[in-house]
Amino acid sequence: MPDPMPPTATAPLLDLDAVTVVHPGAVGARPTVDGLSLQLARGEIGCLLGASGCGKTTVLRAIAGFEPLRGGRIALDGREVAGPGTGLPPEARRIGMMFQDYALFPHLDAAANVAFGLHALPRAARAARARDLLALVGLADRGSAYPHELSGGQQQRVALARALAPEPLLVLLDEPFSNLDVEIRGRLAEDTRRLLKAADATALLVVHDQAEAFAMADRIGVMAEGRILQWDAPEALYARPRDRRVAGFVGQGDWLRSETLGLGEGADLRVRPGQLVHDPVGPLSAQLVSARFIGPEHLGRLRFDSGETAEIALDAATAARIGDRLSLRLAGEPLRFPRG
Ligand SMILES: Nc1ncnc2c1ncn2[C@@H]1O[C@H](COP(=O)(O)OP(=O)(O)OP(=O)(O)O)[C@@H](O)[C@H]1O
Repeated sequence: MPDPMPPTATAPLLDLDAVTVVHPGAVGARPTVDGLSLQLARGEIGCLLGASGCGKTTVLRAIAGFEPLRGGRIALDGREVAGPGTGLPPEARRIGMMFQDYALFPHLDAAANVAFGLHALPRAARAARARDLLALVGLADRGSAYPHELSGGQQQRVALARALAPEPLLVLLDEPFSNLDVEIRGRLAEDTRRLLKAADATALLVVHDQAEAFAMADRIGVMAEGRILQWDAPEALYARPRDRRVAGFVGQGDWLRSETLGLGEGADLRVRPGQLVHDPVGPLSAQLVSARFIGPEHLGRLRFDSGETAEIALDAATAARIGDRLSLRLAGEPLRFPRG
């Protein structure tokens, strides 16, 4: 007897295939987004990371339906929503958006802001859904507060609740933390991840800050010049960057020649913080040229005989002075790239 429910391959919730966007006025008409592909599974949180102007926001706008495609296609939940010269209007795509400035309506209280996109529901159901979403974001008791009566972090959570309220297929968040104080951004990134996961949402966001991307995302796309250099889990990006551009962009570190560290010839090495260790019987040596206290330890800068420099963490047990020559060893293998 045939299986009544044959297994089906689960299509990605979001599928960008060779998406190209050209802004007519742009210098030399170079594409702002240049053949970019990425896939996001249902329930995943993806994050685009890259230098200012590399096209991150334009990718979100194209997905939302605000930028026509010159080439490629975008599918959402197995359905094509945009192709070259064609596209569903933004309101038909079932996408929730949260902008940098939150765009809350100042004359509506928090509950009415959250309920705003729920026209299709009867009045009581709208109010109930707004209450549920405010409770989800930890603002159950602030429904009657107006945006100006809320802190920046609370406004951010109301905006997130509003984006999630209509049960969109996908939520797009553009720089969700950029208006907030540095001290609360890290915590809010973790909270936002927890809330998106609690709501079973699939989300794609743009952030500037690597730490926020690492705290939020299941997958990160490192972008440059309208392309994705690598689309991968945060741990994989850090441990196995595809090329030297990704290695230089993700995480801290110094570049040293393989010859300098006695690790063969013809390669450039990316040495992560903590990989150079002071060791009185270590095989390497370099001069300590500066140091600053970062609490709980000092961060020193070493100069090798080649003239190259690298950072070293110096704990309290290392009684080194500026100008001293330190013996060193390497802890772990640095990333290695053939010198081009
Ligand atoms: N409507 C437009 N017309 C012409 N050029 C545009 C338009 N929108 C964006 N651009 C250009 O496209 C490039 C990418 O812009 P985009 O806002 O997508 O970058 P981004 O990576 O999000 O930057 P940031 O991190 O600074 O927000 C920029 O050089 C920008 O000037």
